Amino acid sequence: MSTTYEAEKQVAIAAVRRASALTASVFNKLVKNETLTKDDKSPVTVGDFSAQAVVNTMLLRAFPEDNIVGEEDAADMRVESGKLLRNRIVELVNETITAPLQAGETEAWGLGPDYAQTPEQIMDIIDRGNYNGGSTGRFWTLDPIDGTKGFLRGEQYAVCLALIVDSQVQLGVMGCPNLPVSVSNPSGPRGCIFVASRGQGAWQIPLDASDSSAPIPLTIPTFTKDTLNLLESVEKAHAKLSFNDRVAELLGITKAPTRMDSQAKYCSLARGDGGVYLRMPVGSGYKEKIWDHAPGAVLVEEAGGVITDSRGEPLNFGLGRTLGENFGVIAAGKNVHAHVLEAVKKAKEEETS
Ligand SMILES: Nc1ncnc2c1ncn2[C@@H]1O[C@H](COP(=O)(O)OS(=O)(=O)O)[C@@H](OP(=O)(O)O)[C@H]1O
Ligand SMILES: [Mg+2]
Ligand SMILES: [Mg+2]
Ligand SMILES: [Mg+2]
Repeated sequence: MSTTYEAEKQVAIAAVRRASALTASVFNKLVKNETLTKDDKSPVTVGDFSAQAVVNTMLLRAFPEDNIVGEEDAADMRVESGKLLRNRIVELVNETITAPLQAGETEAWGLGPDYAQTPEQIMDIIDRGNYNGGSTGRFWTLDPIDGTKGFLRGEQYAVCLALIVDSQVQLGVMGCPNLPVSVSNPSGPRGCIFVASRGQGAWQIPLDASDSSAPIPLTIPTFTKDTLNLLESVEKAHAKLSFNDRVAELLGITKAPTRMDSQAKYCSLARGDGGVYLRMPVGSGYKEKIWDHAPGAVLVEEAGGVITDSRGEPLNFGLGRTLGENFGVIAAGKNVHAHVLEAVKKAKEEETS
């Protein structure tokens, strides 16, 4: 019997909302005013750990049997020198989970004034993200702040959560606090959530739970050579941008690429703001992590697109915490994907000839 994972979707959206609010508060309190001292560790660390604690708390209250593959662990908080870091995190996590219930939330998710946690509980809940994944069974994968560099610059980052069942991504939810609500008004209001569940479509909803705007269904539009452009990483160490330039040339693309941190690239692709997300390995042996792609993959597929590695093979979310040997990622609308795959193969041949 197929399931729509409706209950999971509601918890995931609420968790991403709370964690996104927390990251915004970290940015305003600790990054913008540079109030963090050296001993506190970086504001990113505070934000990452705290957001993972909030999401894990809610998931495990709602689904106590579930496992979580989370990016972070609490080791740095447990050592004596991590005391300041720990205090900051405990304060932020408790501030976030004890905030009054919002539309759609329930105390059963460990939220509200009575649910403050001890430092031990918070460290333990962060460490519940230590699951190793695998090809069978159901588990969540969480990137509490994806695009940490973008987060620090005040640019794009995303709180990313996905549910994987027997190697298939069934549900993906991404919170993008700095992404404009409307593609046609880039300097307008910011803050969106992207949601996709398999067989149920891809949607954009407001980040603010009190905003009652209707969900917007997402479909990747058709592109011509003149309207197509690439979405790519900002960080040169994360993707081989010179290879992207050659692929763009082979495809006859004239528009400049859009460089953007985080899985906001998948979100932009799903709503037609950029035609191809191309991420080729730099050759360092780095293995891509499942939490950096799982929610984006289901979002793109549900928006009518295709996602594969550079050989045209599906990404395998059942290998553990990584996607295994790195053959890169190509995500695009169906027609465009076939052309990109061809151009990528040609560019690879040129490299080896
Ligand atoms: N060498 C290398 N190659 C590929 N990917 C790497 C590499 N090193 C790190 N990472 C992962 O990249 C994640 C951020 O990817 P982005 O697309 O946001 O990169 S960029 O910031 O736009 O440059 C980033 O996610 P976060 O740590 O959550 O920010 C990392 O998981
Ligand atoms: Mg990441
Ligand atoms: Mg991260
Ligand atoms: Mg990281």
